[in-house]
Amino acid sequence: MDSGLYLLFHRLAPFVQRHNSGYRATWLPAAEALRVLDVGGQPPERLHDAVLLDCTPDLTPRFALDTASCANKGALEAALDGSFMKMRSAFFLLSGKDAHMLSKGQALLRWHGDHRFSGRSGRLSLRDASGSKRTCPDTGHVQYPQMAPVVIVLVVDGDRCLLARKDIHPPGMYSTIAGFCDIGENVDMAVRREVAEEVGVTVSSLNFVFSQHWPFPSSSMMLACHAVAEEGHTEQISVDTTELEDARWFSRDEVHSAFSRPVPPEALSGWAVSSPEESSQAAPGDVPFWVPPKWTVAHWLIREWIQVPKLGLMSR
Ligand SMILES: NC(=O)C1=CN([C@@H]2O[C@H](COP(=O)(O)OP(=O)(O)OC[C@H]3O[C@@H](n4cnc5c(N)ncnc54)[C@H](OP(=O)(O)O)[C@@H]3O)[C@@H](O)[C@H]2O)C=CC1
Ligand SMILES: [Mg+2]
Repeated sequence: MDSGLYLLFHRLAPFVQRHNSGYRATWLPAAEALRVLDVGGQPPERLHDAVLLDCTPDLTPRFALDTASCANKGALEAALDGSFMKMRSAFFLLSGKDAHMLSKGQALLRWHGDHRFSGRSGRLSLRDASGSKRTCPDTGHVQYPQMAPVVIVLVVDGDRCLLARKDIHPPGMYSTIAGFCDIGENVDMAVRREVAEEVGVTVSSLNFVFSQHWPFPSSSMMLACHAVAEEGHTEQISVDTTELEDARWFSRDEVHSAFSRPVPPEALSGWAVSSPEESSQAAPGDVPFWVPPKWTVAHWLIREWIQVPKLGLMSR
C-alpha cells in the first residue's frame, strides 16, 4: 500500500478541489497521503486502513482512506489546498466519473465503520488486506459489503411524466419515484407498491432498463424502470407527504426545457460549504424546475423518455 493512488475522506466527507468553474476529486500519490497523515499527527501505518477500489489499466492500485483519526480537519484542508465536502453536496458538483469513485469509496469505508463487530460473536472482526470482507475471529463467519436494492421508476401517461421532490432536494429539482425493496419482493412488485404508496397511481406495465450503484443512505443498488400509468387512474395523485414534498405530472415540453437550461445557480448556492439542510436558502417555488445531474439514473430515465417517445409504452 505504500504505492498507488488515494482518495481521501474525513468522516466520510470526500476531499475535493476547485477545478475550472467546478470541483474535482483528487487522486493523491502514496507519498502525499503519508504527508497528510503526518500533518494530522497520525503514524504512517494508518495508510493500511485504506480500502482497495480498483486498478488502473497500468496496474496502479487505487484506494480510499478516511482521515477521521486526524482531529484537525482544517489543518488537512490547508495542507492539501481543498476541502472535505458533504457527499450530497459533492454529488451535485462533480463529474460522473469522480462521483462514481467517491461513491464506491465512501460506501466501502462506511460499511467497515458500521460492521466492526461480528454479528455472530460480538467480537471485533478482522478485515482482509484489501478491505473486501471481514471475518469473525471466533466463528470464522465472513461478512461482505452489501447494497440495498432500490427501485426507481419513471411513470408516464402519454405525453407527460410523473416527477416528485423531497424536502432534502435542492430547490426546484424534481426526480423520479424511488423506494427500497422489501424482503421477498421482486422489482415488479416493489415498483407497483412504491408508486401506489407514494403517489396513489396504479402502474399497468413496466420495463427494467438499467442500474446504478448509489451511496445514499448507505449503499444502494438502483434498479431503474420505465412504467406506464393505468388509464383512468392518472388525474388524482395522492402524494404521501411523510415521504415527498410534492409530486406532479410534467409535460414533455416542460421536461425538454429543463434539459436545455443549466442548473439554476441559486439552486446550488451554498451547497459547496456545508450540508444542504443548512445551506439551501431558496424556496422551491423561486427556482425553475430542473432534473437530477446527468450521471444519475433518474436523469437517464427521464432523458431516455424524452429521446425515445414510445419507450414508456413498451410492455414486458
Ligand atoms: N440515483 C438516482 O437517480 C436517485 C436515487 N434515489 C435514492 O433512492 C433511495 C431510496 O429512495 P427513498 O425515496 O428514500 O426510499 P423509500 O421510498 O423506500 O423511503 C425511505 C424510507 O424507507 C424505509 N426503508 C426501508 N428499507 C430501508 C433501507 N434498506 N435503508 C433505508 N431506509 C429504508 C425508511 O423508513 P423508516 O425511516 O420509517 O424506517 C426510509 O425512511 C434514496 O437513497 C435516494 O437517494 C432517489 C431518486 C433518484
Ligand atoms: Mg421514496
